Amino acid sequence: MQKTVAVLGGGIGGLSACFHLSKSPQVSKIVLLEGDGRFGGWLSSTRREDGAVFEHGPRGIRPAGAVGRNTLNMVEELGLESEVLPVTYDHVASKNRYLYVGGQLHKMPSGLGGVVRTVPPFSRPLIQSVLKEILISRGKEEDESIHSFVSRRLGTELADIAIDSLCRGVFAGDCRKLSVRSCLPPLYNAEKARGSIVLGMLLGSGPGPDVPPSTLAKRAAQENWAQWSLKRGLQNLPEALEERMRNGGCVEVHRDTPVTGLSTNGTGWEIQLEDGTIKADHIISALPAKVILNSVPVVLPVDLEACPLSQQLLEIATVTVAVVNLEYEGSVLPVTGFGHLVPSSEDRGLLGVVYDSVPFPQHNRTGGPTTRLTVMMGGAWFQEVFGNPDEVTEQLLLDRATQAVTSHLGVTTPPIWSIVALLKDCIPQYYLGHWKRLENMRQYIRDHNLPLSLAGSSYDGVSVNDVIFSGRTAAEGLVGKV
Ligand SMILES: Cc1cc2nc3c(=O)[nH]c(=O)nc-3n(C[C@H](O)[C@H](O)[C@H](O)COP(=O)(O)OP(=O)(O)OC[C@H]3O[C@@H](n4cnc5c(N)ncnc54)[C@H](O)[C@@H]3O)c2cc1C
Ligand SMILES: C=Cc1c2[nH]c(c1C)Cc1[nH]c(c(CCC(=O)O)c1C)Cc1[nH]c(c(C)c1CCC(=O)O)Cc1[nH]c(c(C)c1C=C)C2
Repeated sequence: MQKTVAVLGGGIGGLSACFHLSKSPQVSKIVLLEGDGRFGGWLSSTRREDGAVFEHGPRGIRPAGAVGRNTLNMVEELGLESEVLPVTYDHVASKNRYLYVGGQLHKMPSGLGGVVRTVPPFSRPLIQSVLKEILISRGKEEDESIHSFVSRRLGTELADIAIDSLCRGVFAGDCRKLSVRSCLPPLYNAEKARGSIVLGMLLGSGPGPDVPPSTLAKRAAQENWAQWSLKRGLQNLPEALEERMRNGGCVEVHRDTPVTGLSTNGTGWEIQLEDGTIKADHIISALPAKVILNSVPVVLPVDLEACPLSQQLLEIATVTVAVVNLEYEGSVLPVTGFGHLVPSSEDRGLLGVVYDSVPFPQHNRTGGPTTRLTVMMGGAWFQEVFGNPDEVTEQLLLDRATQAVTSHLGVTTPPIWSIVALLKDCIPQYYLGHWKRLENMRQYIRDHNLPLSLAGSSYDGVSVNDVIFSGRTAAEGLVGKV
C-alpha cells in the first residue's frame, strides 16, 4: 500500500529522510514541515558579496567510514562534486591541532615522534599510557562516563586535559557526564570486543554498515581526504537537497510551517499546524527530542497516555553554544593548524578557536589576505559563565571572543568584521544511560505499533554524517532499502 509520510523538521536529518524516501515507489506523498524560514537547521553559512564565507554551525565533514561514504554518495547524487573543497591528511590543518593550557598553546602529539617523546602539557610520553592500556582488564559497567573510562584505561592526565578538551570540541559537553557508550562507540566497542582500545583499533571490533563507495567517495579515499567543505559553504548541501525535493515530484516542501501538535489513533496521524491540520500514515520526526514534547504536544490513544516515551525524550538534554566569527586584516596567526581547544580546567566558558582560513582559504574574501577565526563558547558551561542565554548581549560575547584571540594568539589588532550567533540548544548531550533510553523508546514504539520513526542528532550521533545516516535509516526502516 502506498503511504503518505510526514517528515517533521527540515534540518539535515529531515532532508536526508525525504531524499531517501523520495526514491521509493511505496510512498505516494511526502510532506516536509519546517518551522523556520530556511531549511538546513544548524547548517548555516553567511556569504558576503566579496566572496567571503563564514560558517555558524558545522564547517568540516569527515569522509571516513560508512557514514562518511554515505554523505559523499549523496553529494555526488546531488551533482555537487565540483563544489567540494577537500582537505587532505598531509595538510597542515590536519596535522596541527593545539591545546591552550597554562596560558600557552601546545601542539597536540601526532605521529610517532609525538607518541614516544614527552610532549607538554603532558608529563610523560603517550606510549607509556598506550602500552599499559593493553594490560588493563575490561570494565564491568553497561555504561560509564567518558572521563571515567579514559582515566581507568589511559590515566587521569589524558582524561583531564585531552579528553576533556575533545568532548568540548565535539559535543561542547562535559566528559564527566557524557556516556562513552553513546558518544564514543568505537572506544566502548573496542574494549568490549578486544579488552583494549589499542587492540580494538589495531584488530577492528566488528563490521559497520555496508555502504558501497560512489566515484566521489573512492576519490576521497584515494586522495586521503581528512575533511571537506563546499565552495559556497555547507549550507549549500541543504539548499541542493531542498531543490531536489521541490523538483522531485512526490515531495511537498513547507517552510515557515511549525508543527504545533500531533495526535494519533494508533494507525495514522493528525498533524496540527498554525493554520490547520494535515493527515499522514507515518511520521518521521527529525525534530530535536525535547521539541517533540515541549512545543509539539503529542496526543496518544488513552491506553498509551502514561507514556514512557515522553519521559525518555525529555531526558535528552541539549547545550547552547555562542559562535563568534571574526575576520582580521592580513595573516595574524602565530601558529598554523585547525585550531585550538581549551580544557575546562583552563577556562570553563571558552571552548576553543577554529582557524578557518587555514583549512579553507577558499572562503576568504577576494583581494588582500585575511584571517578568519571562529570562537566557540558556553556549551555545558553556558549558564554558569554567561547566565541566561535570553539575557546575554552580543557585545559581551564579542568582547569575550576578541579578548580570547588576543590572550591566546597574541592578536592585538581589532577584527575588521564580526558576527555573533547564539545557537540555543544546538548540541544534544548523550549522558550516562542514553543507550537504555533509546532502547526503551524504540521498544515502546515497536510494542505499540506507533507509526513513528525518530531521526536527527538527538539519538545516534551528532556529526553531520551521523545525522544524514539517521535520516536514511529512518526512511529505509519504513520502505526497505532504497
Ligand atoms: C556550532 C556547531 C558546530 C558543529 N560542527 C560540526 C562539524 O564541524 N562537523 C560535523 O559533522 N557536525 C558538526 N555539528 C553538528 C551538526 O551540525 C548537527 O548535529 C546537525 O546539523 C543536526 O541536524 P538535525 O537535522 O538533527 O537538527 P537541526 O539542525 O536542529 O534540525 C531540526 C529542524 O527542526 C526544525 N524545527 C524545530 N521545531 C520545529 C517545529 N515545531 N516544527 C517544524 N520544524 C521544527 C528546526 O527549525 C530545524 O530546522 C556542529 C553543530 C554545531 C551546533
Ligand atoms: C570548540 C567547540 C567546537 C568545535 N567544533 C564543535 C564544537 C562544539 C562541533 C563539532 N566538531 C566536530 C564535530 C563532528 C564530530 C565527528 O564525529 O565528525 C562536531 C559536532 C569535528 C571535530 N572537531 C574536533 C574534533 C577532534 C572533531 C572530531 C573529528 C575529527 O577528528 O576531525 C576538534 C575541534 N573542534 C573545534 C576546535 C577548535 C577543535 C580543535 C582544535 C571547534
